[in-house]
Amino acid sequence: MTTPRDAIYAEPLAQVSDFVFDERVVEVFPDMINRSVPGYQSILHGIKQLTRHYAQPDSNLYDLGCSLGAATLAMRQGLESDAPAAVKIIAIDNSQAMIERAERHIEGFRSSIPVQLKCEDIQASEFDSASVIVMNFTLQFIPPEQRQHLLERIYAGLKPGGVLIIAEKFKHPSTAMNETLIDLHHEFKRANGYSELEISQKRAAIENIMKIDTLETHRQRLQTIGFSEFAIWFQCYNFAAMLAQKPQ
Ligand SMILES: C[S@@+](CC[C@H](N)C(=O)[O-])C[C@H]1O[C@@H](n2cnc3c(N)ncnc32)[C@H](O)[C@@H]1O
Ligand SMILES: O=C(O)C(=O)C[C@]1(C(=O)O)C=C[C@H](O)C=C1
Repeated sequence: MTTPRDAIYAEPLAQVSDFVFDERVVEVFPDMINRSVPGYQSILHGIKQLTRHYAQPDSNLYDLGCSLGAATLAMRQGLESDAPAAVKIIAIDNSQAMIERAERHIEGFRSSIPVQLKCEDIQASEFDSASVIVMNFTLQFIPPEQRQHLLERIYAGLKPGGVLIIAEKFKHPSTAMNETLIDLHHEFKRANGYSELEISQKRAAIENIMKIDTLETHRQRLQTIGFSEFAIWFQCYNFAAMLAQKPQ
């Protein structure tokens, strides 16, 4: 999909307000996420592979915080050639602007696998008979103290052997290493055409609304909830993708 270039933080702002997924962001979102998240396309490819691997017959597959539906389309591609019977993808986002655009985007691709789009807060969503649940850079926007409860409800909605795929920006426990990873990420953004001003204003915009965890916090929380298997299957700088499985 070709989209306009992200220039939201290109001009100096008197005051940088908190980042919101509104119409302006929707307009440039594919460009923004591709130039901001190292390995975004590789992660989507991994989601396609893992969906093929873990989707079960008679189950629901969820894409939580679906934005324009990139992970939904990856999941559906993963199932295309040899889909288990009676699978459905449920894609949820609480940004009306995102859901409206996602609808048009997903309609543009033919498939026999049904996709249901819902505009709602995933903290109020019901999860039922799930074999694969994807949170591709979404958990980080849930207030930290509410993450455990949401993940417990996700766990309860998974079938035995079902999996949760979570991709996140993360914090390294060592201050020195954390700074190095952040520097490498900023270099990546510079190489993708973002200016120092854009990088610093975006950083200020997400500071209050995107509280990131360490990978160890993720692992421990998932284990406490009951997930019996855990793996980090992608990492680049301070971005990683994890897989957790409910016991069979
Ligand atoms: C970084 S984007 C996700 C990118 C997307 N998953 C992809 O693969 O392209 C985060 C998304 O989560 C959504 N979001 C944040 N908090 C949410 C919540 N409580 N309920 C539903 N969606 C939420 C935002 O509206 C935004 O579209
Ligand atoms: O731009 C950054 O530094 C980010 O952290 C990228 C990030 C994310 O990790 O989800 C933040 C907000 C969205 O614009 C998309 C990507």
